[in-house]
Amino acid sequence: MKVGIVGSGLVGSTAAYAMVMRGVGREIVLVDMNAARAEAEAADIRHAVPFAHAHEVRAGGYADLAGCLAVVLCAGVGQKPGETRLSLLQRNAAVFAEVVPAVLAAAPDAVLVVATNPVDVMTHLAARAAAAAGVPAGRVLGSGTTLDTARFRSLLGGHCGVDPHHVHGYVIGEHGDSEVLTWSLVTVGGMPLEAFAQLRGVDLSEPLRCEIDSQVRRAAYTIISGKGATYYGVGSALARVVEAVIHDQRSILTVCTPAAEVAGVADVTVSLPRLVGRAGVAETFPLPLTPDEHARLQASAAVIRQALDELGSQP
Ligand SMILES: NC(=O)C1=CN([C@@H]2O[C@H](COP(=O)(O)OP(=O)(O)OC[C@H]3O[C@@H](n4cnc5c(N)ncnc54)[C@H](O)[C@@H]3O)[C@@H](O)[C@H]2O)C=CC1
Ligand SMILES: CC(=O)C(=O)O
Repeated sequence: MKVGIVGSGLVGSTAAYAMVMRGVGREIVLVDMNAARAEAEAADIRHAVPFAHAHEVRAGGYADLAGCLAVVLCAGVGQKPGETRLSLLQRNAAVFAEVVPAVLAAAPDAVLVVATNPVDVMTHLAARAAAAAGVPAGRVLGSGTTLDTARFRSLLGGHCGVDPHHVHGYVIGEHGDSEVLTWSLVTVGGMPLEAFAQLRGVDLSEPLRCEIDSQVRRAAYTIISGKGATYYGVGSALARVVEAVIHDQRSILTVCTPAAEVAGVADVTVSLPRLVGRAGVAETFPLPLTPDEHARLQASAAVIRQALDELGSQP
């Protein structure tokens, strides 16, 4: 089972490392315009293999992506302290204009998993190019809010004193400032969050919810101001998405993929809980949102639609 990663910087190399640690796939090819970086990252990760799962990890060019089941796209620039994800759009759209056709030519049957920011818009652009090349809908998806959902579950688990694996709750919409934390749908050990909190005497006051919301929404800004970039969380999220694809796990993950309509916004790409397997996204699940959550999802989808419209109107 072969996986490609294009863009072997911090995110791409950490995703490869997470795949080796988790035992996802059997062969990983790292591609980067900086071939020396790809070679060095591949060698460094290869040295971890005896402590983890059997894997061949190597650097290569686009032609080496032939036969990949999934190709992860992490090429491009990241945010500097204080920058928003959307501010990267022009620069990373130019990178994708070069990278996506090369990947489609080399690995026409692969599922494309986009990580480059702003990930919703970049996924929309990659999917548009793939559709023009005859790739079926659903075969291009983005990591979307898988990372934000993990941040939400991790904070709630810590607050409730429960392993986050038993906390279920989704962050949906844009992977960015307008994302929506669906508090009304959170369950802990099968119980609605409110019931669990009452049983265990856990604080769910408005200030507490605002604090968790801010820590999820602001996580990237906080981490980037402290260490320049985020990569462990997203690297693990990407390994999990690739695992669901190549092992055809039919997992429900908050990935993004183009949709005809989301909360009344037409032709847009944002995250919702989706069934992910060998063909990419097989199905999208509608959520029973509160009117406030629905309005926020609509506003979030409108942010991405506007970014796409502005990009489309560039000369
Ligand atoms: N979706 C998510 O949840 C997250 C996304 N990201 C995004 O991932 C992207 C990568 O971030 P980092 O790895 O930290 O950046 P980085 O600068 O460490 O790595 C980017 C790599 O892309 C390569 N590259 C640039 N243009 C290329 C091209 N035309 N062809 C091939 N390779 C090319 C560079 O040589 C570099 O090695 C950024 O857009 C960042 O915002 C970062 C964290 C979370
Ligand atoms: C950088 C980024 O998108 C994140 O850590 O959420």
